[in-house]
Parts: sequence; C-alpha cells; structure tokens
Amino acid sequence: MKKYSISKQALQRLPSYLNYLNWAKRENVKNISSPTIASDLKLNEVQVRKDLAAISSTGGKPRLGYNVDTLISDIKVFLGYDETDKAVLIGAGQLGRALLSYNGYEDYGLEIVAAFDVDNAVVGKKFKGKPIYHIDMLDRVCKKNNIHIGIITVSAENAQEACDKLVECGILAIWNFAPCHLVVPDNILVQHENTAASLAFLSMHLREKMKNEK
Ligand SMILES: NC(=O)c1ccc[n+]([C@@H]2O[C@H](COP(=O)([O-])OP(=O)(O)OC[C@H]3O[C@@H](n4cnc5c(N)ncnc54)[C@H](O)[C@@H]3O)[C@@H](O)[C@H]2O)c1
Repeated sequence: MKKYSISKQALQRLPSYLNYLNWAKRENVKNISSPTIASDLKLNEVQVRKDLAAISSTGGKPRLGYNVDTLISDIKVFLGYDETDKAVLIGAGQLGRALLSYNGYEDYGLEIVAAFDVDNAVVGKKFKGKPIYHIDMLDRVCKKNNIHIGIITVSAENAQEACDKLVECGILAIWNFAPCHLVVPDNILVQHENTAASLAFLSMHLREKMKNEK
C-alpha cells in the first residue's frame, strides 16, 4: 500500500477516524463518504478528503465513498496497529500500575512487557502478570527483547534520570506522563501526555460557557 508522509495534525486525526469507522461498522454501515465523516466528526470536508486519500489503498468511489472495512484496515496498517511494538514502563506507582493493567493498548499495537522501579515494596513482584524489575535490570531487559519504546510514570523530579536511562538502553521513543520537560538527543522522539494541560482546557471551556450563560 502507498505510505505517504502526512502532517502531524493529520496523523493525530487518524485514531478519531478509526473510532468513528469502528462505530459505523457496528451500525452495519458498509460504505461511507468523506463528507459524511467530516460532518459527523465536525471536521473540515477538504481536510478529511485529503487525510483519507493519503492513507487509503483503494481510494473512495464516486457516490459510494470508501468501503468501511477496507478503510479501517488501511488506517490500522498506516498507524502500525497491525504490528505490536513492545514497551517498558518506568515507575510502577499509581499511574504506572493503571497503565500496566489496561489491555486495550494491544489494540493500538503497544504491549507493555515489563515495569521498572526502585522501591523494594514492588520490585520482584508481578502486576497483572507483568514483572516489575529493579531499574538496574533495564538495559538487560530492553536489549534482550529488542525494545524501543519507553513509558515514564515517575515523578517530575525523577523523570530526567529515567529518561536518560531509557536513552542509554537504546529506547528511541518515549511516552512521558511526568509533568516536565525532558532533554533528549535529536534522534529520540518524546510524546508528552500532559493531563494538566487537558484539564486546564476543559476548565477554561467550562468557565467561558458558564460566563456566557449568565
Ligand atoms: N496518578 C495519576 O493519576 C497521574 C495522572 C497524570 C499524570 N501523573 C504523573 O505520573 C507520574 C507518576 O504519578 P503516580 O501518581 O503514579 O506516582 P507514584 O508516586 O504513585 O509512582 C511513582 C513511582 O515511580 C517510582 N520511581 C521513582 N523514582 C524512580 C526511578 N528513578 N526509577 C524507577 N522508578 C522510580 C516510585 O518508586 C513509584 O513507585 C507523576 O509524574 C505524575 O505527575 C499521574
């Protein structure tokens, strides 16, 4: 299939298309057009048409649009959901254990194979079948399992140290849940999961709505 490079914004829209198409499939929709998708998702029609044209293996048919099953499969292939990437997690605390217990990431091509911590209360234990090793084992486990994704769920103060260790162990992509900036070499991608920023956005939206309704 063709694999054009697409913008970061388009890439971030693909999971929404996928959720929507999975819903449409459950509703027994067989074919769907980009204007319908755009209207239901409240997106720009031209944008949706361009996004789907970039990842579709077949292209949409005039009047019929896209075959829903094929489009779902094309998006999954484009996003790499059809292959599983193994990941390690540093910090088996509250959030780390929540992520370890969530099986749904496997649908998105991500399998967390092990966690690492420094706290003797958790090191050596298993959580939801996933081993929690001492951080000193990180290099051995990453190299043995050819792991290139690291998830950081330690406090902000400990995040840079965790990040440096991941980079030393050959990790190329980092999913950071700690609320802090991380310094990494140019070839390492860091994706920040900033829940505080999302909450600030929700709260601002709510305040504006309430102000307008007064
Ligand atoms: N708990 C949440 O709902 C939540 C939500 C969003 C973001 N966060 C962020 O996620 C991070 C973790 O939060 P939490 O509530 O799970 O904290 P937590 O204190 O429960 O867990 C942190 C874990 O990291 C371990 N740790 C500390 N230093 C380490 C190191 N150098 N190497 C390996 N392990 C180390 C600790 O022993 C502990 O088990 C924080 O940065 C927090 O701001 C948490």
